[in-house]
Amino acid sequence: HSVGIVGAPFNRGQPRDGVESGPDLIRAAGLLQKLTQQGCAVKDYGNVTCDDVPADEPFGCVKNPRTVGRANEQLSHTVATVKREGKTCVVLGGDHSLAIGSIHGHASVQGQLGVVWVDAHADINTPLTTPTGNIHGQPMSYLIHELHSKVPVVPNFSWIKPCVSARDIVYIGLRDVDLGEHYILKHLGIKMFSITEVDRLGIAKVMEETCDHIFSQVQKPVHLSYDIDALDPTVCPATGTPVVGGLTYREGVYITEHICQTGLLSAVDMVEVNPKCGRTDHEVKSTVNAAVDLILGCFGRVREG
Ligand SMILES: CN[C@](CCCC[B-](O)(O)O)(CCN1CCCCC1)C(=O)O
Ligand SMILES: [Mn+2]
Ligand SMILES: [Mn+2]
Repeated sequence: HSVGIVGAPFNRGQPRDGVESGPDLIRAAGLLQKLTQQGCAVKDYGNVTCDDVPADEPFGCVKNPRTVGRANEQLSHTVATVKREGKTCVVLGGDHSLAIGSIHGHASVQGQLGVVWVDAHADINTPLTTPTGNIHGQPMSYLIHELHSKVPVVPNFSWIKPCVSARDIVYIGLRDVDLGEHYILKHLGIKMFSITEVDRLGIAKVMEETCDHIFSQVQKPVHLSYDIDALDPTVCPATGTPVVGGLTYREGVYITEHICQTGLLSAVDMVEVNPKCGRTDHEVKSTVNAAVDLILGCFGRVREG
């Protein structure tokens, strides 16, 4: 595997300090060395700059729009560069608003994508449905063709062209979905496996059905957007919006092993690690180590050795 690492220390998509330390914490835990040890060719593209845009007043209830929009425009260019260099792109977050730039940049080079969104949340609120105004709960709404007419043009977001079709999306791990999001998911008929389905079917069947759905029409590059809060807070407590009853460590890793086996993984985001949300050093380490292990699973690490 040829891998490009991009740090996206974004924190303005949500209110909590600390998530901007995610990229360097994951690097410090030895991600690049471990990827190299398992046979990957790894290039580090450094961190995308994401300085605050001055006087970044809310747009309606959308918070920090200009800062988030500008940072994602930079990220989109960097991800596109990594893809043009023929590498699988790994974006380290930072909050989940980074998926706007990551998926946009990915699609700008690879065209039609399959998006697997692993998360306790759907992150599909529009600027008009969001209950908090936090953009990390909205990224998908800016990217989906079928929602284009429903999303107002937010300052510094006009560069974004919708690039994902509703039928090319699969959610895994949902357990905290807002009313407006649920309506959108149902109205667009987006495929989703909530934690209830994970329990009913088992993770192996979920992954089999995920791949059947995404590859039903045609094989396409896969964008895996992995929110660490998909895993249970007992495994990954150091995150900003924890929700009880999450995926086990084993289910989380199985997802990445299965996606790796398709041979179609083209980009992966690992987001929402926030060391300031861990009450002890052990809680931070547990969260960071899980994030590293999930990424290693994407690139061929198998637990049988
Ligand atoms: C569920 N949607 C939330 C959370 C988004 C989490 C973003 B992610 O990147 O971590 O997935 C709202 C959460 N609720 C909090 C409790 C009160 C009602 C809203 C939002 O703010 O849109
Ligand atoms: Mn989440
Ligand atoms: Mn998320």
